[in-house]
Amino acid sequence: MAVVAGVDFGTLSVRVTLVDDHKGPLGLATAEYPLHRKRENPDYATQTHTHHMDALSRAMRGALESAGVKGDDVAALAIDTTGSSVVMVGEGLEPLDEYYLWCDHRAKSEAEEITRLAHQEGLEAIQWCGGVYSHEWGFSKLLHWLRHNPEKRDLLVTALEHCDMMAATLTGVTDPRLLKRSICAMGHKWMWNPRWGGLPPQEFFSKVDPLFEGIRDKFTGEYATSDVIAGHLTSYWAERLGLQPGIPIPVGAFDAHWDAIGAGCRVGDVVNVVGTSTCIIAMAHDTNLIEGVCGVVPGSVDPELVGIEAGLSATGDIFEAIARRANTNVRELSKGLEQYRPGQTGLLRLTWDNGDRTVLVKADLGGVTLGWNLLHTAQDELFAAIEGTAFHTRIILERMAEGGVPVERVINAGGIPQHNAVLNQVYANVLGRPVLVPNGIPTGLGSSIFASLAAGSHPDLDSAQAVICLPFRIFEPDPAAHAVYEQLFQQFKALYFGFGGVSGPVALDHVLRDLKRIAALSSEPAPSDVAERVPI
Ligand SMILES: Nc1ncnc2c1ncn2[C@@H]1O[C@H](COP(=O)(O)OP(=O)(O)O)[C@@H](O)[C@H]1O
Ligand SMILES: O=C(CO)[C@@H](O)[C@@H](O)COP(=O)(O)O
Repeated sequence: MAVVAGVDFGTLSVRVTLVDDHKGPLGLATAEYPLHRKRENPDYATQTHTHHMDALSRAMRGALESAGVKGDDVAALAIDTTGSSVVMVGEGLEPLDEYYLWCDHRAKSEAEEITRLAHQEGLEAIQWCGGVYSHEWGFSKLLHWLRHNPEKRDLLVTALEHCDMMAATLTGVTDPRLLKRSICAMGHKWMWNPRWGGLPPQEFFSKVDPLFEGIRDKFTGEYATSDVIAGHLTSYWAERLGLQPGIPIPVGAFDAHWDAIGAGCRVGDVVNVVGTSTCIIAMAHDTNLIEGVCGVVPGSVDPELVGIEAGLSATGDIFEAIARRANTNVRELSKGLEQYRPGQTGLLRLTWDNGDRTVLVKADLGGVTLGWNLLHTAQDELFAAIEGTAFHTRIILERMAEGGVPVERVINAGGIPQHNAVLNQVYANVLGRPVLVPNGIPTGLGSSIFASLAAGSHPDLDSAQAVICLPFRIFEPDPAAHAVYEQLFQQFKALYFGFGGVSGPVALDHVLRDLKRIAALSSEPAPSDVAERVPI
């Protein structure tokens, strides 16, 4: 028996869960950190390394206290983070800048350039990431940084995903050759795959932009699955976290992937990790390429299986925006949602407020609500948005099934299904199948499971999952509600592909791009304002 610590870095906070690896959860604590946004640029989203490390120290100490466990008794520690959340580092792997968080969407044109050239050059990697290289992913962000930070370019030693930076920091790695890099992170977001010898060839990068000259050589280190130990906790960080030095830390991964493991995911399951955004995770023994699905990567979830990732670029973020515009919060606005019947609002909500991550993969799409009348309320819109995310999820699950991914059980994991039973019921009604929800907070259990493997307490994931995962509550579909949603879904699907520019006359992203261009022009200072500021 051992106590292990599972660390989960979400978008706004870090959660530390302490687990008895033969009995289950003992206690947890969270600590928040700021997300830097700019009102004048909604695409901007950054965070700082120091804030992450301070929050980790607070959360770890809080978890030890809440579990009544002594730091010396913690046998291993594992860390998952959001991604692509990327930090550019210099000498000694010191950050040169803030993290570009996963929801930083500044690198749209870089993503388009990479996608275009990848198709022109017949790069195999582009097929394995669904046909589009995303503005959320590593190389788009790195190129954006290189273009916008000429004074720091020469200092760049390498770029690191948040999970790899955490492992390097806590284990004292400062030499880029000794880095361990997560196959989950590098496979899903950086086009790394042993199939084509790791990263794409340097000639490809040089053609994207001469600023990428020599970039492949900067991605040194060992690329590994999370059953490999990244290193051992240094004395400095042991002191800061209140733990003993020398405990093992495995190679990290993305939050959603480990959340899926923590929710009990096995082959045949699809796990919707519903939080700020939604990540849809599945595993298979083997699979075909799946158009529009943003990653098929061997070893990215379970080291022995192929991991598949898809998702929605915003879910909770949209609910929060609807509540904020009505001067309230999501918890308050959700009170009474259980009275709503399927389609009752007359609104149909395309939840593209942060673009489309899967299956269209279009950054420039924006949210659409059809059917407004003069009496509609913010709560009506919230309900329609929940329905919209469920319809979008169904589109993705259908695409995954077409690609040969078995969809036998649907699990709703992540934070929101724990707070919003209406959402789980709407998902069951829209999908027309039972939705399983862990009976308790599953976030952080995945990282505890990987920590327990690092501590040597369990021989494999299955046996760790059997002890640590929670039982399920089941939301059964209501046939009458499903029949209504069947009709609405057909409308939603037609609009999704129509407005999305696949099958219809209006490519909404082109219209929205034009709106943004005009808005930017209108925000520029008027000539008279400029003249006032010019020294005479
Ligand atoms: N009662 C609720 N119903 C629906 N969404 C909620 C509710 N309470 C909070 N949220 C949303 O949950 C999101 C956070 O999700 P969570 O899973 O806890 O974190 P993360 O995605 O960062 O891991 C926020 O976007 C917030 O708006
Ligand atoms: O995209 C990924 C993982 O690939 C996530 O890290 C990202 O969507 C953020 O997840 P959360 O919604 O904060 O749980």
